Amino acid sequence: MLGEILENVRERSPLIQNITNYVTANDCANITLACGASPTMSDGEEEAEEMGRLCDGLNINMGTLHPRSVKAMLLAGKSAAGFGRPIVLDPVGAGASTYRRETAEELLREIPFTAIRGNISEIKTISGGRNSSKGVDADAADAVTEENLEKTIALARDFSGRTGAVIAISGAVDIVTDTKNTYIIRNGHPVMAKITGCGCMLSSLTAAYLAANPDRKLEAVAAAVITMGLCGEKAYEKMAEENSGNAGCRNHLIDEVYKLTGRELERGAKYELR
Ligand SMILES: Nc1ncnc2c1ncn2[C@@H]1O[C@H](COP(=O)(O)OP(=O)(O)O)[C@@H](O)[C@H]1O
Ligand SMILES: Cc1ncsc1CCOP(=O)(O)O
Ligand SMILES: [Mg+2]
Repeated sequence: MLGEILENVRERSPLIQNITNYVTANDCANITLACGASPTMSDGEEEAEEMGRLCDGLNINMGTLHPRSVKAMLLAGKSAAGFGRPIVLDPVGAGASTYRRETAEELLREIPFTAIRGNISEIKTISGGRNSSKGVDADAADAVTEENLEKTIALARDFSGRTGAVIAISGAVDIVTDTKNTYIIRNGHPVMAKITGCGCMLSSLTAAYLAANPDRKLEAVAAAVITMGLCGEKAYEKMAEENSGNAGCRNHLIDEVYKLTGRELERGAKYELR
């Protein structure tokens, strides 16, 4: 089932429009190609509406916000929604500034997101109006632990109910949930927190998996999260073998997504479904 989701991406090769940040845009484009989809990365407001129509899926990433990109996000989001395309929100650093917080609120008001993927600090911020964050990375004080797991699942389910979106909280433990069913995923490696763009790349993958599997939203998001974690594990092994650093690991990560088969995804998945 999870393997079939990846195979559908390869077979259907959806076009994914990313309105994203300039820090990790190239990695997002490459990981989109690696999973079998096709990326566009344009953020001009002049073509946003057309791109929203043309694409099979849209990924909106708040990493390096400015008024022009926000306009493009709103235009593309409304256009894509009108054509029934899946739309992903990555609320990068949502709690870091008033501008980010208010933009996240506006995007959530105006666009019917299919999935929202962020680290725990970002999801806490946009689900509850909390005002703190450690820049674009999760604050260690927010970390999901065995002790607060149930509470975090409840928060994510509640947020899913209020937005209609599948919620994916990433970190050492990943939570993917709608209002009823929850995947608790334990793939991944701590080195992934040392590679900028792991979250952004995961959001691009999520849009691709959703676009190729529109009727299996929860499973599609879970498969994207498991793909990222599993390929992070494989990339770490390569990094350790060659004694390289985080940049080498980043390249291996994209390569591992390129090579991953549906069968390997199913065999390597570490999750519990509740
Ligand atoms: N400590 C960790 N252990 C295992 N996997 C991790 C860890 N931290 C992050 N990841 C993985 O890295 C990817 C990006 O997650 P995260 O770092 O939370 O996003 P962001 O980069 O947006 O803050 C996810 O696939 C997640 O599972
Ligand atoms: C460092 C940084 N600053 C603005 S966007 C960005 C990239 C964040 O990427 P990720 O959340 O995937 O680590
Ligand atoms: Mg991020």
